[in-house]
Amino acid sequence: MPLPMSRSALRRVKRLVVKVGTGTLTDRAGRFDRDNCARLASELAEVARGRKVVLVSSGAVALGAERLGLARSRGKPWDIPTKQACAAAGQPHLMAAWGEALGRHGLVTAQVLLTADDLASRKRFLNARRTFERLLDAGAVPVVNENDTVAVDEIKVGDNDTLAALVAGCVEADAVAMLTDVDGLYDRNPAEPGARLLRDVPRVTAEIERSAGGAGSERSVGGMITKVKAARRLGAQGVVTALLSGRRARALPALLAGEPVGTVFAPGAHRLSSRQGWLAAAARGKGVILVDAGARRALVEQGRSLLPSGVRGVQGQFGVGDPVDVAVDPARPFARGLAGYGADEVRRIAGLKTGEIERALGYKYLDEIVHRNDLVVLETGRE
Ligand SMILES: Nc1ncnc2c1ncn2[C@@H]1O[C@H](COP(=O)(O)OP(=O)(O)O)[C@@H](O)[C@H]1O
Ligand SMILES: N[C@@H](CCC(=O)OP(=O)(O)O)C(=O)O
Repeated sequence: MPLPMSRSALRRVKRLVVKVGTGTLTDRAGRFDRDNCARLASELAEVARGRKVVLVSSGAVALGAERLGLARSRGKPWDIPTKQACAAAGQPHLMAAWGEALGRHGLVTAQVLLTADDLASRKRFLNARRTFERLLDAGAVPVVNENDTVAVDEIKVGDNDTLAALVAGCVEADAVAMLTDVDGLYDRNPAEPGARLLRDVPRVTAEIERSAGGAGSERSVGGMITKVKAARRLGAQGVVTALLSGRRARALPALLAGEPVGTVFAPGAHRLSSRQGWLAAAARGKGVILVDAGARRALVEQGRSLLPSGVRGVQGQFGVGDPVDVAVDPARPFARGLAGYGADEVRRIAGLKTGEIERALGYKYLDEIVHRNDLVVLETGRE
């Protein structure tokens, strides 16, 4: 039987993000699992031959808790300062562990700590991209984690599955492999009897999301649902995602050889440009441009630019070049783009024909309020 397209595509991957979860780096008692880290490092070194690899590694909080001698009493989650203190204590040891383990295979590691805020700013996103690029050119393995000690709710990504998806967009990876403590995605929580491993997921449906709703391990943050949501986002950007065991020997090399391990989420046919990928995943709209149903159809179904005639109003304040959301219902934006006009200008030209822009403003930059090349339809926009 021929391999599904997405599995055979894995053989051709040149840029790979590998995300390693807490459960893969700690044993049942929550202690750092040096042996598994060493085994994974040897497999990472193997797959890094002929490929650029970025590692997104969790484990700082667990490692820090171990070093600080903090045990979590069952059912009682740590407060945020405790978690942040654990991350601060654990992160250098996590880096040291990867540095030593990958160093044994001749690989140099480099620490990259990010928050959502860093990636939402176009300037900082591009800076991060240049740093990644330089590191990869030098043959190093960037090891990424969230900058937990400074990341309060408003600026944090929140879990490393989502962070891995953002990093994949930043480095323009072709694939993301998430290593976890189960063999892949099951049709229900694998702790339940009769759970079946799903090998290939052509599309992340609502049913798939429901099946991944159960909580992860006590020490993990995201659980299965953040992995599935990250896979859905990556698919919409044209990137393939695989979910596999971080404990089973040789699962990662086997995956990249196209063998039937783990779960593979098929990517959508359309690969977003790097700027569109940033708009879709990392950027946050500074305001909302409200449009009518006709404009929505033109943008979503016909791939057109946004013209003033379909605009009904504006929420918030933004300048030329800022990211803005586009919506019929402001609670559910369906597209995001870079504004061709500032918010006050859009208010004045809303509903006009392009030929009337100059009369209304006294000048005209462009016909479009958001040009097609600077616009991306969000996943929710396609429903
Ligand atoms: N449908 C499902 N398929 C697989 N695992 C699931 C599912 N629903 C819930 N889970 C749980 O998700 C866990 C993996 O997520 P998580 O603990 O966050 O791992 P990691 O630390 O690798 O990020 C599994 O150990 C399992 O208990
Ligand atoms: N940044 C945190 C991990 C966050 C996280 O998403 O953990 P996990 O669900 O185990 O991948 C840490 O290093 O402990």
